[in-house]
Amino acid sequence: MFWDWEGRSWRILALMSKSGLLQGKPTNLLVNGCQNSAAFGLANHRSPAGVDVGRSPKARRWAISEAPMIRNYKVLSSAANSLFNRLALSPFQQTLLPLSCRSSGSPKMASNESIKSGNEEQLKPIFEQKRVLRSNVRKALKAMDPSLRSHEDNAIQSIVLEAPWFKSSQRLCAYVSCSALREVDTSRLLSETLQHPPKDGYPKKIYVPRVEDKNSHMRMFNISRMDDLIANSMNILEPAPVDGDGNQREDVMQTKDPIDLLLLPGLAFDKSGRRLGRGGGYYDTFLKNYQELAKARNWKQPLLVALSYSVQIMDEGIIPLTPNDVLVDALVTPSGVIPISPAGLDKMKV
Ligand SMILES: Nc1nc2c(c(=O)[nH]1)N(C=O)[C@@H](CNc1ccc(C(=O)N[C@@H](CCC(=O)O)C(=O)O)cc1)CN2
Ligand SMILES: Nc1ncnc2c1ncn2[C@@H]1O[C@H](COP(=O)(O)OP(=O)(O)OP(=O)(O)O)[C@@H](O)[C@H]1O
Repeated sequence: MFWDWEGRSWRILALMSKSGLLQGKPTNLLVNGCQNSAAFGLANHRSPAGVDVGRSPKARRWAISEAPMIRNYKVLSSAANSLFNRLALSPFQQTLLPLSCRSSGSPKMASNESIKSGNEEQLKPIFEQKRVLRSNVRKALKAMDPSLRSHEDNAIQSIVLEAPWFKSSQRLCAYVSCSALREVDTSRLLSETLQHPPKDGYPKKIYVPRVEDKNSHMRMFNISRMDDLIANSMNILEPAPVDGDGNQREDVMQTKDPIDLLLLPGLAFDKSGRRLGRGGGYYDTFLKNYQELAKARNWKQPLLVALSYSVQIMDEGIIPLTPNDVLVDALVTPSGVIPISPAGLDKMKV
């Protein structure tokens, strides 16, 4: 099957082009997600012709030069309202958009140069958009009715616990949810998995995060019971590097066997696999390192599954993408699993 992570963005661009919303004159691009995703999508995956272009800066430059739509066509800001209508964004979804992407006011955009160079300074406007989106999602989470939250927590955890891809996983990384951060609850998931190892098989090995420093560095340590966890300065439960018997805990980066599943937290997600974290870069850094390790050892890459409340699922193009962002393979929502990548589709087919 031909797979293009960003195909949908291209389709949106094509749709806008057809509907006369795209003009030949450069101006601020309203749906910057389309631009970013197209550029990074091309840089990371494929050209519009479907050729795998790889990830090098040279490939990125080539991919962008192969994409005249990115260079020549920009959405005129006067078309904003019409565009949002056509993309069928609800007023609520519009409020989740960074200010610079809303239909009123003048859209502020990072230039194509910043996307091409991947320069942190140049990417500032995109990080600013991430910051605004985080703040809006936090507000939406805060406004969530507690009984709805509890219903969604249960639904998501039940879906995971009953899923064949979860049942069959042998070694997994999961986050320890923090209620103050209004994260999808993982306490039942973790405690049931630790308490009830399958009678007919091996118990799963579970690794959970521990923040090492403020430089986006976290490790994943093996735990065997919930009592292994103690609250850190951010009030998130995490394991000490040494267990109660004074033994060093196993670090997932040092195990001889691969993990097959990673359950990820986040603030916002979309159906093309984008994930907006809390801005520390901890997960993106960890994922990059683990994926490199798996590649070097010829291991199968773990399935990346994010857990998401309904209000955290954004329309495509809303979550800005920066070069280090790692896309997820699937989402688990209260209404079910959304497989995204070929690996997700393959593992989660019903
Ligand atoms: N449960 C859980 N554990 C985790 C993460 C996570 O997102 N969830 N992490 C994932 O990285 C790492 C820790 N990173 C964190 C980053 C920010 C905040 C936090 O409290 N953020 C506040 C805003 C703080 C501010 O902006 O000053 C917030 O999001 O409301 C917590 C943990 C490792 N462990
Ligand atoms: N693989 C990486 N290597 C180095 N720095 C990184 C990496 N991934 C992210 N960062 C840096 O971390 C910071 C936060 O990035 P970003 O806003 O994308 O984080 P996030 O995706 O919200 O957080 P998280 O990854 O913890 O969920 C940025 O300065 C970014 O450049």
